[in-house]
Amino acid sequence: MSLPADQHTIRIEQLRKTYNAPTHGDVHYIIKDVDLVIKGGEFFVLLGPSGCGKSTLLNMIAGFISKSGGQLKVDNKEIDRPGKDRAMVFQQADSSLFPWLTVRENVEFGLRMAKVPKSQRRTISDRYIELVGLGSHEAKFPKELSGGMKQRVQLARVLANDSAILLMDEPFGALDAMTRRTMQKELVNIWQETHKTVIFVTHDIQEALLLGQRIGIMSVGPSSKITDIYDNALSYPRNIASSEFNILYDQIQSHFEE
Ligand SMILES: Nc1ncnc2c1ncn2[C@@H]1O[C@H](COP(=O)(O)OP(=O)(O)OP(=O)(O)O)[C@@H](O)[C@H]1O
Repeated sequence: MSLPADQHTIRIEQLRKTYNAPTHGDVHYIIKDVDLVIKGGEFFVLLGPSGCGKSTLLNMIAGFISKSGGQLKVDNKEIDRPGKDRAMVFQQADSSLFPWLTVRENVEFGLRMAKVPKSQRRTISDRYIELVGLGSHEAKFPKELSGGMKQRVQLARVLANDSAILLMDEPFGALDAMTRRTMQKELVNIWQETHKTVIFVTHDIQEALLLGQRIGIMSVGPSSKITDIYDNALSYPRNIASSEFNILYDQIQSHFEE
């Protein structure tokens, strides 16, 4: 399945976010003049050092943070609030999942709020609980799950809500290395199966290269912007030992060495 041309395209032009500095009333730009177009169905990675403004940009796309200037559009409509077309997967699943609800109830929560009939909710949650590999854990509560399993629940929930755009803010940052690797592979499989647009924030070059079709490099803040975009046409699943992977790795690494 492929999306009609331009569907769910995100267009960002001259985007700015400022906070007033506590002294002198000086304007302090967190991000300044960000230009970016992300096509529907694309897997885009935002890569940059800690504090450069990746989460700020992602939260602006989510509609959680207002812009200070420029344009930010999805499907040619200006983003000024959260919308059903966009869903966030957070690094800390604990603050996003309801502890008093089971895996299935968490996954079905948005559907229940949208008054989707019970039998239909069941069919949808079955599909996504299975897709994220939680088939035998659907009756468990979040406290009974590992970190990786909780991230799977978050993923299943946003997939069940059928948002076209998944915004992922270092979702695997708190996981151990082995679980992280498994989740990266599973995310690629899910993206390939569901054709969602994914914007994935990380400061890990290897993770960026394992996942993204394009990787946008954000400069050190303040006044951070996207300085370079790398195309990564390597086929999935990507091999971290391949020379092509390592050539790209070195190119990207050189941005952060000065
Ligand atoms: N409400 C706020 N008021 C003032 N400054 C803020 C506010 N929120 C964020 N900032 C500043 O904006 C900058 C960018 O923060 P942001 O969390 O977007 O960076 P990041 O690249 O996601 O960092 P990390 O990788 O460490 O999560 C930081 O310098 C931060 O201190």
